[in-house]
Amino acid sequence: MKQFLLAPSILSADFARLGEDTAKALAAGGDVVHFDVMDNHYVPNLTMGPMVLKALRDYGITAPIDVHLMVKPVDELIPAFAKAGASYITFHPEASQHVDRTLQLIKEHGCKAGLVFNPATPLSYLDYVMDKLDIILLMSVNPGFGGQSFIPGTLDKLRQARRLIDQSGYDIRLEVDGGVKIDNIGQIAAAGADMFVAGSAIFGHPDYKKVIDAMRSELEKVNGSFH
Ligand SMILES: O=C(CO)[C@@H](O)[C@H](O)COP(=O)(O)O
Repeated sequence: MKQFLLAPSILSADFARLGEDTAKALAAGGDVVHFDVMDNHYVPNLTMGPMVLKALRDYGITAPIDVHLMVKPVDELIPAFAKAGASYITFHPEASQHVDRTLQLIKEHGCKAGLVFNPATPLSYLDYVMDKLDIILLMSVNPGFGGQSFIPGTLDKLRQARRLIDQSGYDIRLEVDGGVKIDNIGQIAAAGADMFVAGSAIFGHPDYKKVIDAMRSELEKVNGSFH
Protein backbone atom coordinates (compact mmCIF):
# COMPACT_ATOMS: atom_id res chain seq x y z
CA MET A 1 0.00 0.00 0.00
CA LYS A 2 1.14 3.52 -0.73
CA GLN A 3 1.79 5.75 2.25
CA PHE A 4 0.13 9.14 1.86
CA LEU A 5 1.16 12.09 4.02
CA LEU A 6 -1.11 14.95 5.04
CA ALA A 7 0.58 18.25 5.79
CA PRO A 8 -1.57 20.93 7.46
CA SER A 9 -0.38 24.35 6.27
CA ILE A 10 -0.08 26.56 9.32
CA LEU A 11 -0.39 29.64 7.11
CA SER A 12 -4.11 29.25 7.87
CA ALA A 13 -3.62 28.54 11.59
CA ASP A 14 -4.32 31.02 14.37
CA PHE A 15 -1.00 32.93 14.56
CA ALA A 16 -1.87 34.25 18.02
CA ARG A 17 -1.78 30.67 19.35
CA LEU A 18 0.42 28.99 16.79
CA GLY A 19 1.93 26.27 18.98
CA GLU A 20 -1.43 25.16 20.30
CA ASP A 21 -3.14 25.24 16.91
CA THR A 22 -0.28 23.33 15.23
CA ALA A 23 -0.38 20.67 17.96
CA LYS A 24 -4.14 20.43 17.50
CA ALA A 25 -3.79 19.75 13.75
CA LEU A 26 -1.20 17.05 14.46
CA ALA A 27 -3.32 15.47 17.17
CA ALA A 28 -6.18 15.42 14.66
CA GLY A 29 -4.07 13.25 12.34
CA GLY A 30 -1.72 15.57 10.40
CA ASP A 31 1.60 13.90 9.59
CA VAL A 32 3.83 16.84 8.71
CA VAL A 33 3.70 20.57 9.49
CA HIS A 34 3.79 22.68 6.33
CA PHE A 35 5.59 25.96 7.11
CA ASP A 36 5.27 28.73 4.50
CA VAL A 37 8.00 31.34 4.43
CA MET A 38 7.11 34.45 2.41
CA ASP A 39 9.37 37.49 2.02
CA ASN A 40 7.17 40.16 0.41
CA HIS A 41 9.63 40.13 -2.51
CA TYR A 42 9.45 36.75 -4.24
CA VAL A 43 5.75 36.65 -3.25
CA PRO A 44 3.48 39.52 -2.18
CA ASN A 45 3.07 38.47 1.44
CA LEU A 46 5.16 38.29 4.60
CA THR A 47 5.01 35.43 7.07
CA MET A 48 7.35 33.49 9.35
CA GLY A 49 11.08 33.07 9.83
CA PRO A 50 13.42 30.66 11.63
CA MET A 51 12.61 32.12 15.07
CA VAL A 52 8.99 31.07 14.69
CA LEU A 53 10.03 27.57 13.66
CA LYS A 54 12.32 27.32 16.68
CA ALA A 55 9.47 28.50 18.89
CA LEU A 56 7.33 25.62 17.58
CA ARG A 57 10.11 23.14 18.37
CA ASP A 58 10.50 24.68 21.83
CA TYR A 59 6.75 24.39 22.32
CA GLY A 60 7.11 20.63 21.79
CA ILE A 61 6.25 20.06 18.13
CA THR A 62 8.25 16.96 17.18
CA ALA A 63 6.59 16.09 13.84
CA PRO A 64 8.57 16.72 10.65
CA ILE A 65 8.43 20.37 9.57
CA ASP A 66 8.30 21.01 5.85
CA VAL A 67 9.69 24.50 5.16
CA HIS A 68 8.53 25.97 1.87
CA LEU A 69 10.77 28.92 1.05
CA MET A 70 9.03 31.54 -1.08
CA VAL A 71 12.01 33.85 -0.87
CA LYS A 72 14.65 35.34 -3.11
CA PRO A 73 17.59 35.02 -2.62
CA VAL A 74 17.38 31.54 -1.10
CA ASP A 75 20.74 30.37 0.25
CA GLU A 76 21.19 32.86 3.08
CA LEU A 77 18.21 31.47 5.02
CA ILE A 78 19.04 27.77 4.81
CA PRO A 79 21.49 27.46 7.74
CA ALA A 80 19.11 29.32 10.06
CA PHE A 81 16.11 27.16 9.16
CA ALA A 82 18.14 23.97 9.51
CA LYS A 83 19.40 25.08 12.92
CA ALA A 84 15.88 26.01 14.01
CA GLY A 85 14.68 22.45 13.35
CA ALA A 86 13.48 22.17 9.74
CA SER A 87 13.11 18.63 8.40
CA TYR A 88 12.49 19.39 4.72
CA ILE A 89 13.50 22.59 2.95
CA THR A 90 12.04 23.30 -0.48
CA PHE A 91 12.64 26.31 -2.72
CA HIS A 92 11.66 27.66 -6.13
CA PRO A 93 14.40 26.94 -8.68
CA GLU A 94 13.96 30.26 -10.50
CA ALA A 95 14.63 32.07 -7.19
CA SER A 96 18.04 30.43 -6.77
CA GLN A 97 21.09 31.48 -8.74
CA HIS A 98 22.61 27.99 -8.53
CA VAL A 99 20.01 25.29 -8.06
CA ASP A 100 22.46 22.42 -7.62
CA ARG A 101 24.46 24.38 -5.05
CA THR A 102 21.32 25.27 -3.08
CA LEU A 103 20.24 21.62 -3.01
CA GLN A 104 23.68 20.62 -1.76
CA LEU A 105 23.59 23.33 0.89
CA ILE A 106 20.28 21.99 2.25
CA LYS A 107 21.70 18.45 2.42
CA GLU A 108 24.93 19.63 4.05
CA HIS A 109 22.78 21.14 6.77
CA GLY A 110 21.10 17.79 7.42
CA CYS A 111 17.69 18.45 5.87
CA LYS A 112 15.78 16.77 3.07
CA ALA A 113 15.73 18.90 -0.07
CA GLY A 114 13.17 19.70 -2.71
CA LEU A 115 12.16 21.93 -5.59
CA VAL A 116 8.86 23.78 -5.87
CA PHE A 117 7.13 24.48 -9.15
CA ASN A 118 4.65 27.32 -9.63
CA PRO A 119 1.74 26.59 -11.97
CA ALA A 120 3.64 28.07 -14.94
CA THR A 121 7.14 26.84 -14.04
CA PRO A 122 8.31 24.05 -16.36
CA LEU A 123 9.37 20.68 -14.97
CA SER A 124 12.56 20.92 -17.05
CA TYR A 125 14.23 22.35 -13.94
CA LEU A 126 14.27 18.72 -12.79
CA ASP A 127 16.78 17.76 -15.47
CA TYR A 128 20.15 16.87 -13.96
CA VAL A 129 19.10 17.15 -10.28
CA MET A 130 16.78 14.20 -9.69
CA ASP A 131 19.50 12.42 -7.74
CA LYS A 132 19.59 15.27 -5.21
CA LEU A 133 15.86 15.47 -4.52
CA ASP A 134 13.81 14.04 -1.67
CA ILE A 135 10.68 15.92 -2.63
CA ILE A 136 9.05 17.67 -5.57
CA LEU A 137 6.33 20.16 -4.70
CA LEU A 138 3.84 21.24 -7.34
CA MET A 139 1.94 24.42 -6.54
CA SER A 140 -1.68 24.12 -7.56
CA VAL A 141 -2.25 27.83 -6.91
CA ASN A 142 0.00 30.82 -7.45
CA PRO A 143 2.03 31.19 -4.26
CA GLY A 144 1.42 33.89 -1.67
CA PHE A 145 -1.94 33.22 -0.06
CA GLY A 146 -4.06 30.46 1.40
CA GLY A 147 -7.68 29.92 0.43
CA GLN A 148 -7.31 29.96 -3.37
CA SER A 149 -8.89 27.47 -5.79
CA PHE A 150 -7.05 24.44 -7.13
CA ILE A 151 -5.83 25.01 -10.71
CA PRO A 152 -7.08 21.96 -12.69
CA GLY A 153 -4.07 21.89 -15.08
CA THR A 154 -2.01 20.72 -12.09
CA LEU A 155 -3.44 17.22 -12.55
CA ASP A 156 -1.63 16.75 -15.87
CA LYS A 157 1.54 18.21 -14.42
CA LEU A 158 1.30 15.77 -11.51
CA ARG A 159 0.99 12.86 -13.93
CA GLN A 160 4.12 14.10 -15.76
CA ALA A 161 6.05 14.52 -12.51
CA ARG A 162 4.95 11.06 -11.34
CA ARG A 163 6.25 9.55 -14.60
CA LEU A 164 9.60 11.32 -14.20
CA ILE A 165 9.94 10.12 -10.60
CA ASP A 166 9.05 6.54 -11.48
CA GLN A 167 11.44 6.54 -14.45
CA SER A 168 14.25 7.94 -12.29
CA GLY A 169 14.01 5.10 -9.78
CA TYR A 170 14.71 7.56 -6.93
CA ASP A 171 12.67 7.69 -3.75
CA ILE A 172 11.11 11.16 -4.18
CA ARG A 173 7.90 12.40 -2.60
CA LEU A 174 5.43 14.20 -4.87
CA GLU A 175 3.73 16.95 -2.88
CA VAL A 176 0.89 19.20 -3.94
CA ASP A 177 -0.05 22.53 -2.40
CA GLY A 178 -3.02 24.84 -2.93
CA GLY A 179 -6.76 24.38 -2.90
CA VAL A 180 -6.60 20.77 -1.64
CA LYS A 181 -10.01 19.82 -0.23
CA ILE A 182 -11.97 16.71 0.72
CA ASP A 183 -13.72 16.69 -2.64
CA ASN A 184 -10.60 16.84 -4.85
CA ILE A 185 -7.93 15.02 -2.84
CA GLY A 186 -8.81 11.63 -4.36
CA GLN A 187 -8.42 12.94 -7.89
CA ILE A 188 -5.11 14.58 -6.94
CA ALA A 189 -3.82 11.32 -5.45
CA ALA A 190 -4.92 9.37 -8.52
CA ALA A 191 -2.82 11.77 -10.61
CA GLY A 192 0.26 10.71 -8.64
CA ALA A 193 0.65 12.93 -5.57
CA ASP A 194 1.56 11.25 -2.28
CA MET A 195 1.87 14.25 0.03
CA PHE A 196 -0.91 16.80 0.42
CA VAL A 197 -0.74 20.28 1.89
CA ALA A 198 -4.04 21.63 3.16
CA GLY A 199 -4.44 24.95 4.91
CA SER A 200 -7.88 26.53 4.81
CA ALA A 201 -9.63 23.16 4.43
CA ILE A 202 -8.32 22.08 7.85
CA PHE A 203 -7.88 25.30 9.84
CA GLY A 204 -11.03 26.85 8.41
CA HIS A 205 -13.15 24.03 9.78
CA PRO A 206 -14.22 23.81 13.44
CA ASP A 207 -13.33 20.10 13.62
CA TYR A 208 -9.84 19.40 12.20
CA LYS A 209 -10.15 15.65 12.81
CA LYS A 210 -13.34 15.44 10.83
CA VAL A 211 -11.64 17.00 7.79
CA ILE A 212 -8.48 14.91 8.10
CA ASP A 213 -10.45 11.69 8.57
CA ALA A 214 -12.57 12.53 5.52
CA MET A 215 -9.43 13.23 3.47
CA ARG A 216 -7.90 9.92 4.57
CA SER A 217 -11.00 8.01 3.64
CA GLU A 218 -10.88 9.57 0.14
CA LEU A 219 -7.21 8.54 -0.06
CA GLU A 220 -8.02 5.00 1.01
CA LYS A 221 -10.37 4.67 -1.95
CA VAL A 222 -7.49 5.63 -4.26
CA ASN A 223 -5.00 3.43 -2.46
CA GLY A 224 -6.92 0.36 -3.54
CA SER A 225 -6.14 1.23 -7.14
CA PHE A 226 -2.34 1.42 -6.59
CA HIS A 227 -0.35 -1.76 -7.11
O1 LIG B 1 2.05 28.02 -0.05
C1 LIG B 1 0.87 28.22 0.03
C2 LIG B 1 0.31 29.42 -0.58
O2 LIG B 1 1.33 30.11 -1.19
C3 LIG B 1 0.01 27.20 0.65
O3 LIG B 1 0.72 26.32 1.54
C4 LIG B 1 -1.27 27.58 1.28
O4 LIG B 1 -1.15 27.70 2.67
C5 LIG B 1 -2.30 26.54 0.98
O5 LIG B 1 -3.49 26.96 1.52
P1 LIG B 1 -4.88 26.37 1.04
O6 LIG B 1 -4.97 26.58 -0.45
O7 LIG B 1 -4.86 24.91 1.39
O8 LIG B 1 -5.84 27.16 1.82
